[in-house]
Amino acid sequence: MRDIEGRVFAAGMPVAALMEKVAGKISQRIQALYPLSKLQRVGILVGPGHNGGDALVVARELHFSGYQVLIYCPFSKLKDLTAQHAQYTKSLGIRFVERVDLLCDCQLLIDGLFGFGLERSLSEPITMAIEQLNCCSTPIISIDLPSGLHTDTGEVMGKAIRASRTLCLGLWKLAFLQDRALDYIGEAELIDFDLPLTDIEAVLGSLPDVTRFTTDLAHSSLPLHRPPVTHKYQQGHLLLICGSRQYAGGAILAGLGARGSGVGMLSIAVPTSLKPILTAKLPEALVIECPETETGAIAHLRDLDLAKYSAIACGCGITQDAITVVQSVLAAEKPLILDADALNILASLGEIPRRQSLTILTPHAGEFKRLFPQINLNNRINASCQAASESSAVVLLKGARTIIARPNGKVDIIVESTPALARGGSGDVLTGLMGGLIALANCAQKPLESMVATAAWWHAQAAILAARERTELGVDAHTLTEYLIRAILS
Ligand SMILES: NC(=O)C1=CN([C@@H]2O[C@H](COP(=O)(O)OP(=O)(O)OC[C@H]3O[C@@H](n4cnc5c(N)ncnc54)[C@H](O)[C@@H]3O)[C@@H](O)[C@H]2O)[C@@H](O)CC1
Ligand SMILES: Nc1ncnc2c1ncn2[C@@H]1O[C@H](COP(=O)(O)OP(=O)(O)O)[C@@H](O)[C@H]1O
Ligand SMILES: [K+]
Repeated sequence: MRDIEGRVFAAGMPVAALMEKVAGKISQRIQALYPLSKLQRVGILVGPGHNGGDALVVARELHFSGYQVLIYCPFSKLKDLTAQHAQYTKSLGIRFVERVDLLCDCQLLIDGLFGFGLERSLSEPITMAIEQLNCCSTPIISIDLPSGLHTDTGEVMGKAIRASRTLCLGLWKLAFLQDRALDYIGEAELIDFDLPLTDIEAVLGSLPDVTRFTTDLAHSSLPLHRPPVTHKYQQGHLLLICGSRQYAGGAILAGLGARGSGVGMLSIAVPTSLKPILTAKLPEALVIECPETETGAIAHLRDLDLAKYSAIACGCGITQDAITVVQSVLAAEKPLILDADALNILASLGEIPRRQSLTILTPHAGEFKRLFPQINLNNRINASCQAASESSAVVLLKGARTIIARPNGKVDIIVESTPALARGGSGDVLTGLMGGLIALANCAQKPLESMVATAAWWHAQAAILAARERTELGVDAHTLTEYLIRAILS
């Protein structure tokens, strides 16, 4: 953003004019959200840099619109432009208060302490002030970024404002895509201020490495239309390898996820004792019974010809005793998704073998740490990239903002999801769904890697729709599978 802004300024746009334009838009948005008829007293937190400058312009605009504005600015040294705005707001008679507690009876707070210029951890007295404000029940709107958050990693630098809404300026900062920042950001909204595309592309390239995965992107890759003349084996054949005597449910949920994908043929390899229940729950699937270990895991895959499948998805509920199975699928030359215990087995093998075909690893944070103990998960986006590059696999790191990193450095982030998914079994549904989509795409000779994000997007959209109709408590994994098709109809 600094480089893009630098190009705009070098081309002749005055800094003060850009601030005026941006802050004008912020103040309009605030007045639309909180019209004077709803509230009058607004407290504004002003920092030393241009984030503080934005806040002072907002203060002036709200003052002229009739709001009662109070300003808290605990800094003696301000950047020049910010200092000029401070001088002018004072000259208008807008009140500056020395004590932060005087803002507690405001009906709205605007946070303009720090934006992307935060360089080091915050210290007293700012941290105390932030703590006090976070404890008031007053809604807080942060300008650009909640003050105290690192703009890229989303890390809390000492203390950070807990905003109810954040108006991000110009382009999404990476912090908005990091799980640990989400509690601080509240509702996220982008305020566009006409940064020229040529300047954005000159800095980021025409296809930035990191992309927010959108509905349009998903719809362009979903296999929604079939040729009129086709048959089941031309619509993908997925082999799911899942379940154990201990964990039968994971196998059923993965199977139902695969059903939702529309895949032409579904084969499910399970330990012998699971065959009756799988057949009852998924009558359309070919259930392959495999010999069991003493503990009830799949002992081996018999004489299965793995070459006949379009994709293999392995891991849901297999337990750590299914080592032989994981070794067999790693050797198969087919697109392979490894999830859950297959990932734990892979971690215990010590190294991730290079494969000719696509490998997709779908860890949550715990599995990620076991698989890649050397990678620091502090910055989830960088960590996923590093993992993909080291393993030559597509790495899908699960979470509130699921990250999909490819070995070539491209990253997709699923920005819309719901905590309704934080529930046992929802990952199994994702594995089945993704397996089905990869099988379909492989059969149709379509790009495979983009299907990973498509599956994660679809999974999240189904959960959002289910949560809207049934509340966040009503989205058990089985119900989730029933919303898959509905989510792409709406
Ligand atoms: N993105 C854009 O193109 C635009 C950005 N603007 C605003 O400008 C902001 C960035 O402005 P700045 O670069 O001035 O940065 P900030 O306003 O975020 O803060 C930087 C200032 O804080 C000081 N500082 C940094 N860390 C500190 C700490 N831990 N304790 C105390 N002081 C600390 C620095 O010395 C500097 O004076 C954006 O976030 C946005 O609000 C807008 O004014 C105009 C357009
Ligand atoms: N807070 C959250 N917000 C959005 N999605 C979430 C959240 N927590 C978990 N999820 C999603 O739910 C799924 C959980 O998968 P996983 O941890 O493998 O569960 P399980 O093994 O029980 O099926 C993942 O797709 C993950 O991204
Ligand atoms: K801020």
